[in-house]
Amino acid sequence: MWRRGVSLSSMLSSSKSRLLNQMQVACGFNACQVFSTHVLNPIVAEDGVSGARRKPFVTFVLGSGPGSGKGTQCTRIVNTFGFTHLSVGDLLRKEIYSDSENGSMILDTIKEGKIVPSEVTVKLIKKAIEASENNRILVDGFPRSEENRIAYERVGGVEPDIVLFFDCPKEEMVKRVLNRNQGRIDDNIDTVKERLSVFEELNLPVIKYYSEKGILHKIDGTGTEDEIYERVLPIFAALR
Ligand SMILES: Nc1ncnc2c1ncn2[C@@H]1O[C@H](COP(=O)(O)OP(=O)(O)O)[C@@H](O)[C@H]1O
Ligand SMILES: Nc1ccn([C@@H]2O[C@H](COP(=O)(O)OP(=O)(O)O)[C@@H](O)[C@H]2O)c(=O)n1
Ligand SMILES: [Mg+2]
Repeated sequence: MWRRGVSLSSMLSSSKSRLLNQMQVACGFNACQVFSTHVLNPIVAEDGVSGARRKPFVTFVLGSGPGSGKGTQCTRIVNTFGFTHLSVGDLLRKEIYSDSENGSMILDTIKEGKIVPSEVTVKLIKKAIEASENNRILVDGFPRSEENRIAYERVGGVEPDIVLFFDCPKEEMVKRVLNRNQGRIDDNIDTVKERLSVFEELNLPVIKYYSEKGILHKIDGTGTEDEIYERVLPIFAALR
């Protein structure tokens, strides 16, 4: 079990501490908090021994439905900013073809356009994040419901630093999915309709939650892939 621990000031020489204090006065923000959360704070084990790994910068990637362009834009973010892309749909699809006891249940759930039980999904995500040595991670397609979100919180999953939300009109999403051509069992008009209604019922409260938390970045998901990526870039520019 990992948790955050060591304070920034204890890690810095006194001259650096003085500099940070001066910045705090000059900039009107708590420089220690900003830097310690995103850059410097290491993850520390329960026994107090510093782990090799810092808390990764985690971005959750959501959309207004299937075909909103999540996966496409994730590939670009990976190429520019060196993130690891964890597509939760891909993690679930891999489970279907492994020897997992949940394989047939996952297949049926995806075929119906419903949401796989959170305990299954959350375990896969947590394992994938822990296995990744990258400090920048995109979790694409999660949480799809409040139940997803709360289950992840309960197992101590690494919370997102920011959440992207690609907003696209229904007709455009349907057109894209039906042209996707990746042989997916859920890319047919009946499943897409079900997925859109699942989105409205279950996904919207999650969007609202992150919006109220002040970490949601809503992005216009219409236009060409290039045009959309131009809207994404400034969000990550500070990470370069
Ligand atoms: N801006 C865009 N304009 C037209 N087609 C797009 C655009 N972005 C993605 N696509 C295509 O639409 C389909 C769905 O995109 P994808 O990234 O898989 O969406 P999601 O992961 O949200 O379901 C893919 O075939 C992709 O190539
Ligand atoms: N958090 C998640 C993500 C995906 N899924 C399932 O996996 C399917 C495919 O998800 P995906 O993210 O690959 O789909 P797209 O939105 O990319 O088209 C969903 O329709 C759900 O059935 C889930 O149950 N829970
Ligand atoms: Mg996708």
